[in-house]
Amino acid sequence: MRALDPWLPRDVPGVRRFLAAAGAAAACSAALTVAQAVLFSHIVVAGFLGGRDVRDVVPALLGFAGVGAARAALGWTSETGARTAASRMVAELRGRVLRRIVRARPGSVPTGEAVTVTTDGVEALETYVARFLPQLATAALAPPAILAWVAFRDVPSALVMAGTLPLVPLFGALIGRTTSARTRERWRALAVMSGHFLDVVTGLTTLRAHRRGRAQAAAIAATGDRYRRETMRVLRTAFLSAFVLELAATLGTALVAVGIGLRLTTGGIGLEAGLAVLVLAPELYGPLRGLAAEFHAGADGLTASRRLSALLALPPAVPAPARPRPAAFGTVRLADVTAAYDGPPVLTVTSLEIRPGELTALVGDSGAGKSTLLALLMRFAEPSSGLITVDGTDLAAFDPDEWRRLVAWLPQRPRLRPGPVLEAIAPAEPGGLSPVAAAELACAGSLVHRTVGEAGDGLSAGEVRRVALARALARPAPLLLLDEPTAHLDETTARRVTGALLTLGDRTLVVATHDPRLAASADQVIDLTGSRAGALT
Ligand SMILES: Nc1ncnc2c1ncn2[C@@H]1O[C@H](COP(=O)(O)OP(=O)(O)OP(=O)(O)O)[C@@H](O)[C@H]1O
Repeated sequence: MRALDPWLPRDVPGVRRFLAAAGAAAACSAALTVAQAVLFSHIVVAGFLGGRDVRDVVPALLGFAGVGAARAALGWTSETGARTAASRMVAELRGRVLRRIVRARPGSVPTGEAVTVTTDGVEALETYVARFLPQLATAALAPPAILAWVAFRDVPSALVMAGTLPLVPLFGALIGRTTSARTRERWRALAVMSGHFLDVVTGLTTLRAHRRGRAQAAAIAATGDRYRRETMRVLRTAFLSAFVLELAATLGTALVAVGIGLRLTTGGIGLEAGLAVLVLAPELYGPLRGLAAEFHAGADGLTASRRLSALLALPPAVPAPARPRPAAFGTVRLADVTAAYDGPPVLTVTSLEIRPGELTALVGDSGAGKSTLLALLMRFAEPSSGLITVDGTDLAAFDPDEWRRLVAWLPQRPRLRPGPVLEAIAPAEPGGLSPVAAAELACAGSLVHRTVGEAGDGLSAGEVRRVALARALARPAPLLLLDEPTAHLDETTARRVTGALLTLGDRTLVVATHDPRLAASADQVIDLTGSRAGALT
């Protein structure tokens, strides 16, 4: 297992500084540990065994207390500093990942993956940064510093230490190879479980309506059980590794102690030096044992960091160029445009002109590419080839978010913000229709006192659509892209909605529809049937 993912110091601001601070704290802590051992052995040998006057060892006693206080203060400062820095870093990272997910092509990140990575994954990374990385710095710096001092005072003990010390990281690395595979499996099981659970909760109303709710219980139990088994496997490895590493460290300390004991009886080493080395022996293995204790926090954090970096590397659905939106809304032209989703083109449009103030109806068989064309105009995706222009300027030259300020969208499967219907309709920006007027236009006037539940609960599919249409109409956008505005509506309501759309003479409408009456009212009708095979419009 690699201890540090290179993208972390490279791409996350503050990690380098954090590592440098952790390294400096570890070096100070090692120096203080050696000083404390030296003072301790001096006090014991001179004050108690040497029979000197207590006053002679007062300076050493004061020094010992001072070093102890300094170690405690350093430990406290490092820990609180690490926690604060880690939570700040991770909060920034969570924001970046969320922004990247939002900018990615819709549907390109599985929901379960997005949820687990931005919740549990980010928390695992916080533990990794706050606990594992400082421990890693201590384990890298403290043992060599202690070993160097021991070599200076007692070469045989230093040789025993140098021989046994690598056993701890060696065993750790061997166990780590198994651990990282197991941890990856555990995360995969968690993502599957989250995604499945979310799907079931979202579709609970439908499942209950068809009396299939209970059938899902077994499926949830199975995914939950898989996650439980993976977690238990990881825990088993964790306990085993802690045991093996403790054993290696204890054996090392025992060998040093036996060597010093034998040489003390033959006079091969002085009591003060022997005692200092003996006190330092557990301190030598301590940082590596501490690292082993944090090993699983490390493995979890590394897996999370890999997944986070994969999400951060997601290409945005459309790159964001510097140019803002067009100064005024004009004619939109499509020339030789094709669109594809990770495969062959699903839409080909040779030539299409969307003129200001007109109603353009997109018709055609199911799957013909109507929603795809609206997605291109929304800039949720870029054309695979060809050009879309606004008054002669390439649409790709404009900032997608700025462009979307000019566009109101009724999606094929609208989602409403839970809460009062009026709030769901109210546009975020000023200048549009009042929510009540927009609701009246969309034949949703009778719904304005109703409340939307989670996932549109409390409203029928047709009511959700009318409220979502009102939301689109309320926005002060000159271009309206409406995906099946009359779907799920009875004939009378559909006719009233069509009539209302025809009164929006100052706005440009592009409507994907299967409703012949709505299509008949349009200024131009574009039939996309066969456009997948390249039958050009
Ligand atoms: N996210 C996606 N990933 C892969 N293929 C997709 C995706 N969305 C749509 N498609 C495919 O692209 C083609 C065009 O789909 P689109 O939704 O644009 O059709 P449509 O004309 O709006 O259909 P409908 O009238 O049924 O709503 C279809 O073959 C569809 O399977």
